[in-house]
Amino acid sequence: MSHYPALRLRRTRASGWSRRLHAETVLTPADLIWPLFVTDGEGVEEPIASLPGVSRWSVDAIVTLARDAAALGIPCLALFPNTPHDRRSERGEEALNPDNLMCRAIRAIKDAVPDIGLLTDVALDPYTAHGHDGLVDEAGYVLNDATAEILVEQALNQARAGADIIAPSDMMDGRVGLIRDALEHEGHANVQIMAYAAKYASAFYGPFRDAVGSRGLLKGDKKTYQMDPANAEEALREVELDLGEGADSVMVKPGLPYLDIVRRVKERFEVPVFAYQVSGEYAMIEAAAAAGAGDRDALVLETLMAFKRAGCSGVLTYHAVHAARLLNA
Ligand SMILES: NCC(=O)CCC(=O)O
Ligand SMILES: [Mg+2]
Repeated sequence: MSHYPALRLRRTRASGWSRRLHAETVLTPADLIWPLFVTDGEGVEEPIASLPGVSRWSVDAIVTLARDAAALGIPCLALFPNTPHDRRSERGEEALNPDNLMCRAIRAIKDAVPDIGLLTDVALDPYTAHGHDGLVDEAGYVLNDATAEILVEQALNQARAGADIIAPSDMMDGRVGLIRDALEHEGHANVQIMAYAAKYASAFYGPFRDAVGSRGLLKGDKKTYQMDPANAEEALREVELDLGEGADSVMVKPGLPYLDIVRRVKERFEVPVFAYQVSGEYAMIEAAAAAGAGDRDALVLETLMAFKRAGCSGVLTYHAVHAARLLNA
């Protein structure tokens, strides 16, 4: 055998130009959705200790950030409100207020930066006094159908303010279909639904709960509505239902620990799949970098590329702006 080895896969890796030429996956700023936390007031920035580098911003500041994101080529923002505590209640009525933080932020951004997409979260947890995503009965059980009815109103409230993508993150059964019907009925035919179809009851959401001020409020856990991390077939059933009810795209959440789910959903349904690289994943990367365990920029880009390779159309990530800057450099 004079030609051992017959095939040298290292050949195409031997230079930068060749690695670029053979790359199977591309990551661009257009793959990124940037989650932002909105808080009351003007000129306000409140850093979030458990999410180093991420802050809550008042509406005026969010508009500036929206402009920056658009200039970097980020196509879409996801908005989350830090509702003042005196506006939280058992039933989360503030979610339906047309002048709540979310709606004010939507209108201000749409006014100033009409070309950026706005994805808005539908669930009651930033508005309830108990931190659950829906209405709770005496035994502490989160009620499905009664919650779904309110979520429909919440979605309409956001669509009227100008939301482009309604993203129900509550995991109630049947809510996608109800929201789709209501949107059609009210003339919001082009408002999309990105269903948090496979959202797991995860330990990676801690810093997010700090950011929206619900960590100290949450009673119990969310295991009766969010999925068991042990399950994958169930995720496919969740996705199938949400697609059947009219979801335009589906989300898997958290991200990196659930790339197997992303892959299976993509292969089975061939629809746009998104993943949420959640707050605990962000915090883990930041902690690793701060501890000298890895290069921050490289960790950020490698993890985001992994989502694309697994089959994601895009990723919700708190690193969106940082990643876009790196990708544009
Ligand atoms: N409905 C949105 C979230 O729960 C986000 C979770 C996170 O970033 O940890
Ligand atoms: Mg479901």
